[in-house]
Amino acid sequence: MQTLPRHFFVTGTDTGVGKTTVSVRLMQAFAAQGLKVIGMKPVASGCEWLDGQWQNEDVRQLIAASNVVAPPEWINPYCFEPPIAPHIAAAEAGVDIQLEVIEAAYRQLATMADVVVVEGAGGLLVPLNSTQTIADLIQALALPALLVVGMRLGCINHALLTAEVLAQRNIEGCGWVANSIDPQMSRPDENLQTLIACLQQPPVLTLPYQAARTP
Ligand SMILES: Nc1ncnc2c1ncn2[C@@H]1O[C@H](COP(=O)(O)OP(=O)(O)OP(=O)(O)O)[C@@H](O)[C@H]1O
Ligand SMILES: C[C@H](N)[C@H](N)CCCCCC(=O)O
Ligand SMILES: [Mg+2]
Repeated sequence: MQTLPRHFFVTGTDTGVGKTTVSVRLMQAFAAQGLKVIGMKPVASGCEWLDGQWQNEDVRQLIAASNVVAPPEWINPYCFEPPIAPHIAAAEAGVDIQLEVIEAAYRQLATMADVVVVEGAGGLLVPLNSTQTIADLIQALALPALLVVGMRLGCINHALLTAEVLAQRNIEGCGWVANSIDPQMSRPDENLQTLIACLQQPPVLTLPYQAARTP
């Protein structure tokens, strides 16, 4: 916690590894310190029609963990109905996801809060349009990246691939989180130690598996 910067981007080893869960947890911790906190989900895919409007579960959770109220179009500039890769959802909707639009929204949020937590979509190289990815978005926002590692078989490779791309692009890392998403994972401690050795740092946060969180 104390090692984290005030504004940062939460990426992950994959979709479904706990980016929202970790973002919410960190936002709650910052809010408990008396800081003004807001969450942002620039691109969401997977929305439901509820209470007369399209709603995304990640956006709902991030808003619930925020203690600053902001226009929905700043918190979530792009939202698509099907829970699929964002560039495909955008193309189907006839929308061109523009990093400039997201950047302008982020700049507004950054003036309103002490802490802005920006959650990606899927992993680091998920495309947003025909030429740009989540990694390009992180660079456009000039934010440090927090890597959520969903602790399951395969995560070592995914974590190291992600760390390598972050380094290649000179994206500043602000640590990683070990999120235990698989209670059946074999050799969890050995996997954790391998990640610590390969990423050359301990996790800033280790989240145990919470049975109540599974859908
Ligand atoms: N530590 C945990 N223990 C138990 N369940 C967890 C844990 N972390 C996440 N989950 C569950 O795993 C699922 C995926 O988590 P989450 O939505 O946070 O992932 P994500 O990386 O944000 O996914 P997306 O790519 O869709 O944004 C959710 O049902 C969540 O409640
Ligand atoms: C719908 C899902 N929950 C995420 N929001 C989007 C995940 C995109 C993953 C694309 C991919 O890596 O193949
Ligand atoms: Mg999420």
